[in-house]
Amino acid sequence: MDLGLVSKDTTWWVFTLPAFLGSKNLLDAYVLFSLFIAFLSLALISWAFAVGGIAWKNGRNNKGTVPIPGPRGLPIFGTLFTLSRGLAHRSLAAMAWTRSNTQLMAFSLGSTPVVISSDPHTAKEILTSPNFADRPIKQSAKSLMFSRAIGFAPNGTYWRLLRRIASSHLFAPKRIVAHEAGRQLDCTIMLRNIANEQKLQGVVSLRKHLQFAALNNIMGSVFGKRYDENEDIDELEELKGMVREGFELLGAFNWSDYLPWLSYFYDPFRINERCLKLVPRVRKLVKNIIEQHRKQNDESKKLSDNGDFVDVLLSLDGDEKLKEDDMVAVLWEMIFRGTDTTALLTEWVMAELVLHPDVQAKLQLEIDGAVAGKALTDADVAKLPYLQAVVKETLRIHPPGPLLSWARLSTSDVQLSNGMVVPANTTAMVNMWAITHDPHVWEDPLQFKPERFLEADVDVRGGDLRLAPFGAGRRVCPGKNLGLVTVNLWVAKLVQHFGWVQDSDRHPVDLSEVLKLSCEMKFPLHALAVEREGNLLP
Ligand code: HEM
Repeated sequence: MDLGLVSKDTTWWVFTLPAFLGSKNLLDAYVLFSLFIAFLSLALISWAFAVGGIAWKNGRNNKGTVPIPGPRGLPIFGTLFTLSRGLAHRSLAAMAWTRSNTQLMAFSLGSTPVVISSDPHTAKEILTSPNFADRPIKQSAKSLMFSRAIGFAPNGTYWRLLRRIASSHLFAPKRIVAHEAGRQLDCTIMLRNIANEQKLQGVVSLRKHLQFAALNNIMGSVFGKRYDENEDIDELEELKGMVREGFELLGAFNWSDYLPWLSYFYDPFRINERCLKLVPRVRKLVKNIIEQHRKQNDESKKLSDNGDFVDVLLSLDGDEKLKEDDMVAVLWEMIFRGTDTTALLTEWVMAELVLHPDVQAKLQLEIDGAVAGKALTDADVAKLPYLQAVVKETLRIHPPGPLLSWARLSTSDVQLSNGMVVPANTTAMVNMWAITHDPHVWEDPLQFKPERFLEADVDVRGGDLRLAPFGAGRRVCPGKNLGLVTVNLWVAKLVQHFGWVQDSDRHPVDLSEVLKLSCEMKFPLHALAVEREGNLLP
């Protein structure tokens, strides 16, 4: 029996749709408009799902003979969620490996087109090309004056001037040598504090000692000022607070950097407001220090290699002379770049040494053989190949900037040797972590084996892209020599004076990572520091 519940007339929608839309005829303008909107939405959705995501619309990734492959991501957001939380270097490496997109992968961060290389050859082409010498600037960096400092100043006359000042004055080899006394002093204080903590607590939490030594060391080099933990309590707290706040603001993932319209109603970390509060505090502190240097007007200090960075900047003349606000930006950036990188790299080295007692013993043998209980100097350290190998292996397994900290920006269309073309105004990243963990590049990449660097030496200062933790090319880290000399000396002295033993029951070593401005140990390292006979503390 036919109950008439099912319409046999397949054209029913021709009448119901116009009725539903309030029209009598499908050809009504209103219906046509609705269909047009539906069509547009469909087009928008398919555009949103283009290869590489929304920011790669109109075949932007098809300019070369070989298109740049990449994940489609979500409409509007692209791959933002992958980068905004967790360990972005690992997620991006997994994505590149599973899709076989290691040479270059295109993706979208909101409306920003991004390419990422997880391969030494393309990485070298990107980092060393003059067409990638710019950086995309984050809102917080701009608000915190960093667009006038070396790291974010756009490629041009001003940035080239800053790089020249950095290489011929601030980080000149003779100045690094002249600052050895400061490195030794900060290390001596650290060793004594460690011995005290071991006596009082029965275990040492190393991070705070390293952070204090690194902060004091960079304050000494930059401002010629060192703090006493017991006497300068308030001043030190204010400084630490400012550095902490700056790190948080620069390290925070700001959605508005990629979705600018969001800034009108969504700023969960109150980034703008906090930057506006921090800048006057920084200006006041740095300007006071500059003023003190001006008053002292110590000509001999300005001309000697022992002078601090303020002395150097004040002594510049003619074309090289900087305005006071630019000096504040340059000096403050040094505090940021120099503090956490040295401390957290040393902590990673020490964690690996605690986990590998055989490596630690071999290192102690090398040091004892070279200096036999005497005070170690930079010159001694430079002659310890196994120490260099241990630090390099740590840089390989735990690069402090796994995505090389801050990205690059293409200033014109760039043709790569593999046939791909990166269009102008594309953010370019290098996943150094993916390269240093790639089994096609490194044998047994997950194993901590410093010996690999004794068999074949590798230049970690930007010459070999299989391991370039300081970046490469024109924007390579200008502080790389200072950073390496400090970490090498401190690690050598830490293992010369103490045997570092795992506190297995209370604080087993955990190598989990957390990615902030740099990638650091999620759980601070705790270990037993056993004083070594015949190596009295300085
Ligand atoms: C273990 C220590 C360090 C590591 C791993 C490190 C790593 C890096 C990396 C990966 C870059 C980006 C390079 C590129 O884009 O190719 C960079 C840039 C930079 N670093 Fe370092 N760094 C360290 C220590 C330092 C120190 C001690 C200072 C200064 C006191 C410093 C100052 C800078 C500056 C100013 C830039 C920006 C350069 C530019 O854009 O022209 N770094 N660093």
